[in-house]
Amino acid sequence: MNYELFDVIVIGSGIGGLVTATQLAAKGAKVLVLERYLIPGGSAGYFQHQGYTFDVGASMIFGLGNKGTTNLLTHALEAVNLHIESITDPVQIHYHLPNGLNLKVDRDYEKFLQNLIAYFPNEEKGIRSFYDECQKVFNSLNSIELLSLEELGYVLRVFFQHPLACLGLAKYLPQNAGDVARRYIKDPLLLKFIDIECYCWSVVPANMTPMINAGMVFSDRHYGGVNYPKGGVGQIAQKLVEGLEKAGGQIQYQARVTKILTEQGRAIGVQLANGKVYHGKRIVSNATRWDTFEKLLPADKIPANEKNWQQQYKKSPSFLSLHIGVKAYVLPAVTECHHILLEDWQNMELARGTIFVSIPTLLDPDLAPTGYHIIHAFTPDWITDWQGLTPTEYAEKKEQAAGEIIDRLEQIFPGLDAGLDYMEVGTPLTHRRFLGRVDGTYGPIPKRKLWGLLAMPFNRTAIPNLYCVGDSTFPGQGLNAVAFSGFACAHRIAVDLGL
Ligand SMILES: NC(=O)c1ccc[n+]([C@@H]2O[C@H](COP(=O)([O-])OP(=O)(O)OC[C@H]3O[C@@H](n4cnc5c(N)ncnc54)[C@H](O)[C@@H]3O)[C@@H](O)[C@H]2O)c1
Ligand SMILES: CC(C)=CCC/C(C)=C/C=C/C(C)=C/C=C/C(C)=C/C=C/C=C(C)/C=C/C=C(C)/C=C/C=C(\C)CCC=C(C)C
Repeated sequence: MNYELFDVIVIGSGIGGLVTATQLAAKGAKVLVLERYLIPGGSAGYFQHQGYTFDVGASMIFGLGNKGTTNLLTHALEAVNLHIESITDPVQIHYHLPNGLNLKVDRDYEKFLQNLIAYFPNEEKGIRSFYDECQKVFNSLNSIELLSLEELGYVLRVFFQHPLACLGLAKYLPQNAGDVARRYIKDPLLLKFIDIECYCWSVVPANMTPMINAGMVFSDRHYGGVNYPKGGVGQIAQKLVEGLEKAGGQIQYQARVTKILTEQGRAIGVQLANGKVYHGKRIVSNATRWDTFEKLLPADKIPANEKNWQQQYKKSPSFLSLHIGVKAYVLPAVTECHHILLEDWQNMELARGTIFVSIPTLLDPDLAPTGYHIIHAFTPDWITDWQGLTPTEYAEKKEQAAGEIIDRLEQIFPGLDAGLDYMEVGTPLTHRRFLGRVDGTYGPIPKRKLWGLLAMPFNRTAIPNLYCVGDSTFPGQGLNAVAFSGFACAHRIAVDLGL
């Protein structure tokens, strides 16, 4: 062989890809990460303009806590001897909902329950039973080491160490949060609230949201908490890259993979847009499954199990994102970092129905010039609405859509329009362009009600030596979720390579 052979080549430096890469580099593997963009992080990237540091995606970060086993971002950094300073958020979300439901999810569990019970006193028992059951899922997860469920040795080991936790998890794997909620709760308005509690991170209502994931989100926010990385979300990826390089791994930017190379049906390497070829014993794709199997591999040879997966999952919408700089006086004296705004329950799942807001400068003022704040407002939106326009039509549509969002946000931040200092509008096309995600999608969502997480694929694929990692693998969207997928992927590969 007269070419350099890597143990592992990772396509993409999203958090899933970087956790896989750092884990393997720390175990001594020779790792190469190839990233098409200028910086690492993907949806957890950042960009800077006029003194503002904007997070590309969500600013609500789970997994940076300092206890237990589920704080996977902390564990991933520790594995390469790094740590991130973070700022604890006292309130996960401030909801502004129809029917006058104006409610804060306090970090303190009992305080949150009291806030909710104040609106639904007759449902106190149901509320406690539902959220307590979520805690059971979380406690099981948080008591075991989290590695690859595709590795029998690990599964047997955790089962013998923690049989009750494993049986508990096995019981919840096929369940959805909406079904559990309906066992305890009857009030239709309260069930709508449970729907938006799920929708705002899973992009589907409770009856389609896996119970394992609901257990994680609804409990970890009161345990490890939501913690904002000092310097912005982009710090997480940058630190992981620092750790990767210290551990002997390599990363290349502006290195767009256009082809996964195969020989006798096995993945053996990749080819870049500039024609360069790299060979690896194992190839990991952090691109979405659709991009992996329809663009990087021949679309006419898509494996049967991928076709089957596509029958069960579809692409979630992308987002319309407003990255705004505002004068500090716009924010009322007591303002929380994260908000959800919905005026009509009928619109919850519609494009531009639910508005998500994050104001990360409330936690880290250094992200904006003195006297200013960042407001990142985003709302689900479909790429189809933005295609086929002339450049003028596209610019006008952006301006109009942004104007509508700002008008609606005036309900929470009166004077927002007048206090604008800076604004950039990203559309689903922007997400597709910068993140390389098909249709700019946020990730896969069930086409219809499925059995919890059972149909979500793990890391191995039908193509020997090719693995997937990130939000189109178990357990789905979310930084902490893709960090899990990275740990699992690296563990499976380490066993396969005999590391
Ligand atoms: N991810 C990052 O790191 C990063 C960096 C800088 C900016 N941004 C985001 O990018 C946004 C602005 O970026 P931009 O202005 O370069 O991109 P944009 O949003 O204007 O355009 C994105 C895509 O739309 C296409 N497009 C433009 N006009 C079109 C039309 N008429 N029909 C069809 N497609 C059309 C472009 O070719 C491009 O692929 C910002 O608001 C910010 O959110 C992200
Ligand atoms: C042996 C036997 C019998 C058995 C076995 C069983 C077992 C062991 C099992 C296991 C399992 C596991 C491990 C699992 C795991 C899981 C996990 C880790 C999960 C995770 C999850 C997470 C999540 C879901 C998260 C998410 C988050 C998100 C998405 C977020 C988002 C956010 C956003 C969008 C923003 C919002 C905003 C505002 C509001 C402003």
